[in-house]
Amino acid sequence: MSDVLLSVSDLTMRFGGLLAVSKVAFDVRRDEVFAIIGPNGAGKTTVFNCVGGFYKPTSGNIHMDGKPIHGLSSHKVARHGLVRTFQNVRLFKKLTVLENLLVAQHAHINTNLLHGLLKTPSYRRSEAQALANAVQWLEFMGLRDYANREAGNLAYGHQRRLEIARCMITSPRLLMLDEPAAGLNPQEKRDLSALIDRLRKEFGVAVLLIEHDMSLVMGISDRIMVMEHGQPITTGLPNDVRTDPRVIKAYLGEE
Ligand SMILES: Nc1ncnc2c1ncn2[C@@H]1O[C@H](COP(=O)(O)OP(=O)(O)OP(=O)(O)O)[C@@H](O)[C@H]1O
Repeated sequence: MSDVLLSVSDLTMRFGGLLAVSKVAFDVRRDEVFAIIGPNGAGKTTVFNCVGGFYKPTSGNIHMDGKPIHGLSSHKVARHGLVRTFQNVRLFKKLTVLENLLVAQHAHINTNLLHGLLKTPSYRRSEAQALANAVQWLEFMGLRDYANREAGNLAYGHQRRLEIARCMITSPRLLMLDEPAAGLNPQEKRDLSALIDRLRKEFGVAVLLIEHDMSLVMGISDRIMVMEHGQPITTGLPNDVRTDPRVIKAYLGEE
């Protein structure tokens, strides 16, 4: 089995006359935390949207476990074990916390409409399993006491954890986090780092993230790709990236 889980090569995305991403290439290994950083407008979100099936790339190849996923819809990409969170948390805000976790499993529950209407034993078993999974994830995320709250009424940090739980409940192999630390306080950021570490160790999930919080990125990433003007300028270990003169220049701009 290859070490590489996600492989991106030659990825290019144009919006009309604007070349947002040009010839981007990187791999994410199994169990790895891989971060994409770079100044505003560097093309990070565009790469994310191409990988997650939200944009159809102009050209390039994206493979998950050796299978091509470029051009597939986000639903189909999710079936390959790749799921994501959003920069602005996206939950069913009027549903309860528990309901959000039940809905997330629907595409994966092994049943069909007829079984549902007839409430067959196999349907009831699937429903019971979905409930057990949801409760397990509420416990894991420290959200059990909020199970019956409307998701939209949770504190922001809890909403972010619920969004991650909603991804994890589908047993992904690659979890994509889009600025997971945005809007969190320092303690919540420390909790997030610990959470990402546990997810990787206990569930063997690889993590691909975009993040502006440098201390978080440097603390949790195995490797970091730095982008500027739609292209990678370097990919390497946190310490190498931190001290790379090209990276410093990209962030500070030219004097
Ligand atoms: N849907 C779109 N239509 C047109 N241009 C877009 C679209 N999405 C992104 N762009 C442009 O592509 C370039 C890259 O944007 P992108 O959002 O990928 O950067 P980013 O690195 O994620 O920035 P930030 O850190 O601010 O989120 C920018 O010039 C942006 O204006």
